[in-house]
Amino acid sequence: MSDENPGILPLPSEHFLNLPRPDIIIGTADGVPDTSTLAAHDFDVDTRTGFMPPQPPISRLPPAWEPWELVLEAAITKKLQLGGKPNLTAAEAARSALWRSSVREMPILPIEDLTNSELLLRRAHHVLVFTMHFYIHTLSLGADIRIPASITVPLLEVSAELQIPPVCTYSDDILYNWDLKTPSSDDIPALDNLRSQTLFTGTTDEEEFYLASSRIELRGVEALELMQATMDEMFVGDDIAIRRISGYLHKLASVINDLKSILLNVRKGCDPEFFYHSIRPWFRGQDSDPTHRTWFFEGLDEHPELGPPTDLSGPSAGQSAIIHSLDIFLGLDNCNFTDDGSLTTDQRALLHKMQRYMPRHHRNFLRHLSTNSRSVRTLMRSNPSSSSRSGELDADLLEGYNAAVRAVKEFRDAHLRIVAIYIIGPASRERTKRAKEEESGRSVPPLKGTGGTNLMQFLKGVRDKTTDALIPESPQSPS
Ligand code: HEM
Repeated sequence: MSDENPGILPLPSEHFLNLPRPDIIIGTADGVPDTSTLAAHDFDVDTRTGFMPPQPPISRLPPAWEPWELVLEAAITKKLQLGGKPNLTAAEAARSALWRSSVREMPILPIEDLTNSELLLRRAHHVLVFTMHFYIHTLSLGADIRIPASITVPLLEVSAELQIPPVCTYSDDILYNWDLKTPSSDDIPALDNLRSQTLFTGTTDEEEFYLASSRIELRGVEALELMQATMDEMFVGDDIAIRRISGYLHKLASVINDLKSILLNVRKGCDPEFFYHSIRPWFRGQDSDPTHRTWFFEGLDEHPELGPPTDLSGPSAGQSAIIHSLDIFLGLDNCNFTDDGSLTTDQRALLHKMQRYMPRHHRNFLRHLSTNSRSVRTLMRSNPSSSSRSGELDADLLEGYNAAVRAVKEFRDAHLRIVAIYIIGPASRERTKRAKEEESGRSVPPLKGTGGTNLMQFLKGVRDKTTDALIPESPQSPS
């Protein structure tokens, strides 16, 4: 099936995303090449929009899947509320219950005719996971979580095709959830001409939260270009190439500074208390459920081939491939250049886990980038300045590299500030309030991120390892 929706620019029929793909089972093992695209070099990274698609994602499935679109639309127009909202009215609870019965009554729609189009599969995943999160998070906190087969069966099938988990991911709320505010013929969407397609709360706070990441993705395209240019020059490797690479690294530092500013600007449009209490709970995955409930996927008895899902963390911008690319390119991902490191195996495993939630082509891009035998960090080791007799590193190259690493470290400092403002602050105020109300001295469990991590310890660990990657300006080689 082609993408026939009116107003949507179809991809050329020979584009790799429109080519039929062989059947794929979920969870290709690490290291196994992905044969699902016929052009192995194509990682679905666009020269203009990077990890975002060059055209706005489609906003409606063809009529055969209209029942899915209608239940999602109803959840939005009825302004369904979180089941755990304080002072939820009886009318609000009843409205949610009625909507949930309509989801239960939906037939299990076949997905076969979606499988030839990557774009339709993405939209299907987007619609089904938003509906599933509406379903789960409108339940009261004491209720069992039993997700009806009308959602689970097609969602597991679509997720298996896309090789991503059956839960809301960064790609659902950022990469494939945007549109242009005003139509434009520009090749690259302007950062201030973006809007989101689907929102849980219908608020600009939620939209601005998503758009901060979208803007980072778009501004990050220049970083991808600079990485590419550096790797090209690394093949040449002569003095001129080294001078050019130094320049690219300095420029990269300034692009990363822009990413930091965009991140900090999220404060202009998204209120932290509202984010913490009214937006973030919609994202919760199974592992950040406040009452530790298991998500039960109904209908799998009749579909043993689907198997119960295991990856059910909520969406996180940690699933953005742009920051992972910077880490890999600068050699920060290995994090094995000091022995006394603060990043534990578990923490590193968490960063890798986030890659399982990325679109598979982006995951493959990162894998490809990390198998590049000549990383920019090894270049530091092999490039004494041509005028140096003592084997000193080329000063400008070293400065450029350190500037880029420092910029990533400063991005992470800013990110820690944001997490403090948006999560730690509101959470601690909530605890104080609760403690006062309950006059209870009970110990409180550690704060967890959307993706279920012991938050600050994890984020500080990653930031500190970035700092460790700075190369001293003395004549000693980096390890
Ligand atoms: C209000 C805005 C934001 C908040 C509250 C926030 C919160 C968090 C949290 C809680 C984590 C821990 C992982 C988890 O359990 O989910 C995390 C990780 C991460 N976030 Fe954010 N985030 C925000 C914006 C962003 C943006 C815009 C980006 C970049 C696109 C970003 C990039 C990352 C990365 C790369 C990680 C993994 C840890 C690391 O590599 O340092 N975050 N974030």
